[in-house]
Amino acid sequence: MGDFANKSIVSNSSGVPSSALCHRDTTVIQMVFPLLYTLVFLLGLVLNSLAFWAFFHIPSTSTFIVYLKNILVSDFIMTLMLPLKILTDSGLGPWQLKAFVCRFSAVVFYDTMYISIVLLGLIAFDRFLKIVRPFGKFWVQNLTAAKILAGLVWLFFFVLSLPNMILSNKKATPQSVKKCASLKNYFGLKWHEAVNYICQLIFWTVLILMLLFYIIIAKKVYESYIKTQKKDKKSKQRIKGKVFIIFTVFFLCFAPFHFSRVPYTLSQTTTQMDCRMQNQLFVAKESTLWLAATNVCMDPLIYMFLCKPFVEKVLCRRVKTFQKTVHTNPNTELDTRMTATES
Ligand SMILES: Nc1ncnc2c1ncn2[C@@H]1O[C@H](COP(=O)(O)OP(=O)(O)O)[C@@H](O)[C@H]1O
Repeated sequence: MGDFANKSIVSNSSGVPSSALCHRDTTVIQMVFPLLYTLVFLLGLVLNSLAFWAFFHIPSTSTFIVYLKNILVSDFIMTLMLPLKILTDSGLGPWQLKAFVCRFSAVVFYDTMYISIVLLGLIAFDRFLKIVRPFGKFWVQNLTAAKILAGLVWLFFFVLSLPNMILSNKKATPQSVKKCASLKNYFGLKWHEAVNYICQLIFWTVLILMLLFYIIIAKKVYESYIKTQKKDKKSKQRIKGKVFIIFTVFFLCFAPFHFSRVPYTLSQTTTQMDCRMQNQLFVAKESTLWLAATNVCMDPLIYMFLCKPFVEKVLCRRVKTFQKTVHTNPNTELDTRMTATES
């Protein structure tokens, strides 16, 4: 890349920082990611359709199921946004479609991502309360409260991201649509930056709280085994695995994206950054964003492992066998509180 291209050119007449003269190198993105996203789209569509069918038959009898249903809707919307990204990244769609992606579908994609993140956090909190206060009813353990809370999460992210759509109002050209930031006016870029920092804060807060909740849950589970003096190693392993499945999925899918997002957002908004570095940060952001998108395939695994009514619906068999084992020993009882058979 030439010297000229390697220098990020910054100010324009309105004083808006821009990297307009740094050519965005989309070779890798164009070749690899459409295929990877197609894979996620197809798998996500199949798994989430199956989950939709199953949850359609499951009444919302617990706060856990309420949150899972909301995650399902959020994942489904995210899955539906993927074909637009595939078409524009591969260059198969017209350039005008990229403007639509920047202004609308990418924003919805991010919205659903953070809605899922917060709802997964609420699930962890819900399980935590079930373990530490099995008999006490805290207001958030109430079914209506859970529905309202989930609704507020949707509303919050919708309001937060609306300006990202509205303020992307600069004239779109085949060149400018390559970077969504160049469609934004001064306030649009500032809002975009602020939203990204708010979302970073939300993610890391949820991650730390989740870790705390699960450490306490694991401690409780362990204490329960010590108390009952049962040396059933296999079962112990199973419960420990269950406790950490949400956290593991959460960390693997979302942490890499949040590490790469900060420097990338800086590259979109700051005044000086080497052009090659800008392109490397873009590739890093796109790769980790793909990882975040794989969450739409991971969440159905959570339903499988943790939501018994879901497994019962999908597999239909072994229900009776399972029901017989529940409540026969205190460990299974604790396990039950972590999953979702009760209201
Ligand atoms: N966390 C977020 N919440 C809502 N909208 C976002 C978020 N992050 C980015 N966006 C919006 O999504 C669109 C695409 O952003 P981005 O991925 O940063 O652009 P690019 O595709 O050029 O890398 C932009 O309109 C941006 O403002």
